[in-house]
Amino acid sequence: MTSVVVTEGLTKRYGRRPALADCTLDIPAGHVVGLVGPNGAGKSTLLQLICGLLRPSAGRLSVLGGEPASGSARLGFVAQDTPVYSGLSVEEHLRFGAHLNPSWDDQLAHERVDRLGLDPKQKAGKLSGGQRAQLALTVAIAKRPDLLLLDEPVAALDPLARREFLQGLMEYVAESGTSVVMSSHLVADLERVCDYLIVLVRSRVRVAGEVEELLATHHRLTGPRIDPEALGPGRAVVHARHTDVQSTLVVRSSAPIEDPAFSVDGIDLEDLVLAYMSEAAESGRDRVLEKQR
Ligand SMILES: Nc1ncnc2c1ncn2[C@@H]1O[C@H](COP(=O)(O)OP(=O)(O)OP(=O)(O)O)[C@@H](O)[C@H]1O
Repeated sequence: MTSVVVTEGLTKRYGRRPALADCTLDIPAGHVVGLVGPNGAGKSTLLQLICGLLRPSAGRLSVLGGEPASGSARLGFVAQDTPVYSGLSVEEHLRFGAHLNPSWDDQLAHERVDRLGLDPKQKAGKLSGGQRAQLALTVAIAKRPDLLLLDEPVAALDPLARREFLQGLMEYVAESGTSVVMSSHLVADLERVCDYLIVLVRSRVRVAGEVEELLATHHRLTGPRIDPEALGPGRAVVHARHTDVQSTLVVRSSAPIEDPAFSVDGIDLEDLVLAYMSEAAESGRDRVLEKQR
């Protein structure tokens, strides 16, 4: 199998409002995928469609080569706010997981709990946010899923807990080769762990691809003020900022840009994400202004 998730025109509407619109993706296996975008962009909606908790309104979706199936043993899902059963102890979570999942790896689960220093008798409701996130991750990975879906798993954690969580995740991925799709607003974290990126803005996929390839094909151009249209074919302007005399552009181009009028620099993942997000935010503002006129 070469793709873990394939979507074509995937759309989810609530009433007439799309939460996800015309989403076409082909996520190759063996990647840690970062899913980023502003609040309300459709990240949770996409993850819930993939794990079968939501049904599409239109379009096609294939997960691990078949129909998405909620509760599938091949999928591990940690929903936003890392839900655990507050009345159950750590040990009861593991027993519950073992009972529900035929592929449950009890040794892995207990080793992780030991290593994290979690007290097996402690009720989950009495754990800290970081410990709850780690318990939820432990339950998800002890299923030995082929695809792990994590919805903002580190949002509530302090920097140290975040690092520990991500380190634990990366160790597991290195050992198991599991594919991961993880949403987050923390681009610096994603930069450390992801090798594939999807940027969703206002329910649409703005860009998707391998991080290495995206970084190699996006450039920052700084030079005299220019109309972005004048850059010529094969150079897509993702974001443009102008002063009276100078333009700073983020441009996507697979061919190298050699233009003596501009200084051309590479960009990092955060710049790339922000370029796509601000382009969309600005066109949204323009539309609001147009409506107000
Ligand atoms: N059950 C629902 N009923 C109606 N609208 C919904 C429902 N769930 C989500 N939406 C809407 O769908 C859109 C996408 O929401 P979603 O939760 O997928 O965004 P998100 O990118 O995960 O946001 P965040 O970063 O804030 O978690 C939003 O406009 C949201 O208001």
